[in-house]
Amino acid sequence: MATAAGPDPASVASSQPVRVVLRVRPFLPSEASSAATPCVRRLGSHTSGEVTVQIKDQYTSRNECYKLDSFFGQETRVCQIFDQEVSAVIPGIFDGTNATVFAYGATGSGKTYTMQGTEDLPGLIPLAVSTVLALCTGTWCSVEISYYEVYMERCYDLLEPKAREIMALDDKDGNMKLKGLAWVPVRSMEEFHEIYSIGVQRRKVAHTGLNDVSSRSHALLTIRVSTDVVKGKLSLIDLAGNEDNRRTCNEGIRLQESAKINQSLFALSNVISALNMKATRIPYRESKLTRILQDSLGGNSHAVMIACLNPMEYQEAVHTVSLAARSRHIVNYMSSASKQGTPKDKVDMEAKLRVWLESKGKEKSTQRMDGFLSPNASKTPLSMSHMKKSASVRVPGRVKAMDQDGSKIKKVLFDSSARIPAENLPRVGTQDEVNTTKKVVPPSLTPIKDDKAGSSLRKALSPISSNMAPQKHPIVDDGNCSFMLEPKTPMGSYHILEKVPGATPLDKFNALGSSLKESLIQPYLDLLNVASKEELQQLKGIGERRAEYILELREDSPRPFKSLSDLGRMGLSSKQIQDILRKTATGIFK
Ligand SMILES: Nc1ncnc2c1ncn2[C@@H]1O[C@H](COP(=O)(O)OP(=O)(O)OP(=O)(O)O)[C@@H](O)[C@H]1O
Repeated sequence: MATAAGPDPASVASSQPVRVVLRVRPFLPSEASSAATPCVRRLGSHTSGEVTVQIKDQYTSRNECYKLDSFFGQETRVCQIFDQEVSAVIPGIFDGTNATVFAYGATGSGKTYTMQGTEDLPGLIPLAVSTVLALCTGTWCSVEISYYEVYMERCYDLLEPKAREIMALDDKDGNMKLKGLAWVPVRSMEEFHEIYSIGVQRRKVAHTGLNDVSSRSHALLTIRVSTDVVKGKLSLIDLAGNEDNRRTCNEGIRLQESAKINQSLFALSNVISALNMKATRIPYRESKLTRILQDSLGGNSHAVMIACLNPMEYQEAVHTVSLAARSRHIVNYMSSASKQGTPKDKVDMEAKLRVWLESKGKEKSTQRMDGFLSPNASKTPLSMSHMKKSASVRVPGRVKAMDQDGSKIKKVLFDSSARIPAENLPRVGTQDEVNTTKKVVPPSLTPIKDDKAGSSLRKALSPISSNMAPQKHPIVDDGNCSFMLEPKTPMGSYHILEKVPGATPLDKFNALGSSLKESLIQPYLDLLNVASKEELQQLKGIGERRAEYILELREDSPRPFKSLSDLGRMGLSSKQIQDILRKTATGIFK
């Protein structure tokens, strides 16, 4: 079937505070020729209604599994997502329960396509408006909409001429109110299209290295239902894309926008994570976006996050899904010996560092960090072949509208009759068939392909694993996905070779060198995990800023450095890490 057999729509509204569902967009014509397979697929579903998805890098052996609420493959139509995930929350707004649906993901992953849609295939926004209008027919309820954007932490009303700035002020209950925001009555889909398409044209979009019409703001369309008093509201949000500036080549204003976008998305993911973990304190106040959404996220409200993925981008997909679902149980398929941190640790640290560095204008360090971490660092992915320097031109008033080939910009006009009930649509098979094949290779024997950043480090610093005797790893089978527990720290190769009959004295001496390196690395990592700021500053290559950052990391996790690769997340290149260790080792022999 095309999608995960989704949950009963009626159960959607009653599940956890924020449902997290995944949507993978199809390959674009420019990507299709690469004969690539999507980096994400559904592995299976659980009795809880959740699904397990696997994200896999086609260039390396890296792959990871996550549990989410639902999965929509490449062939899924927006109306199927609407029927399964959104329609169930709409009746609640007539009873005063607020709801939020937002599209989250990297730039170019299909967020606007999902929320706004096209002339022929309306997105979730027009589908929701038409459903609300239909439910109002024959009642005393009236419908109004507001449409505004949050750009660089400021709000602009898209239904007012020139997208006038509106002030966000706290009311007496501590909720944020947008003073002067226009609420426009809507009685028919014709009226809606007219109003909405004008607002869409006012939204800030620009050309970036990865998307010709990249949204530079979070756009919030809110549908409010009232009788004599306001009942409830549904916010439909097309978030700006999470951006990896190594790939976008953003500069100047684009880079500043990108830093703000990434900061506010990180704040949003913190709120979602806290809500789903039932934390006592929800960090709404970390960004304008989360403050505005405070009355529609958490409490009695229903929320659905649609994490959108580009099927070509493994690293981006891991980043999006980890942030979207980090409060959820994450299963980790450890197929590579090089893999040390859990995806959650890794992505939390990476995202945190990126936000921190960008807020301090340390973009170069962030790029270095990306280069070190990304499996793509050692190759030019096909999707980057069209990458070009940003023209750094702001295109105000350009309509962000999409066609299937994504090459043209056209005006969005919606057809009010376009809604076809999902049950009348052909259910097309996706490429994400259930695959429960359990092929498990011990980490020490797993071939590591093409992962140059990782492999050069491994060669230089930890060749021990290649000498390891194969270990039996416990395999946990949840019925859908086999995964292994963390690989154990290998025993020193010197001790192993001691017992190997044919090992020459030279083999043993070389192995001793490896063991010495190993015995230096662990204490060094331990030191980073416990040293004071002053002590950290005395270490070669750390400095004041990194010392501060290490202390911040330790507030979140008592032992943030478990392996050498964790140092890469501090913006150190593999060469810098080797230099630091070389200097540290030289110091011992002085
Ligand atoms: N389901 C889909 N079917 C066909 N084309 C799609 C689909 N989803 C996205 N696309 C195409 O992919 C391209 C990028 O999509 P879109 O502009 O929606 O991304 P985005 O996530 O909103 O990006 P940004 O954050 O930069 O605004 C567009 O050309 C769009 O037409």
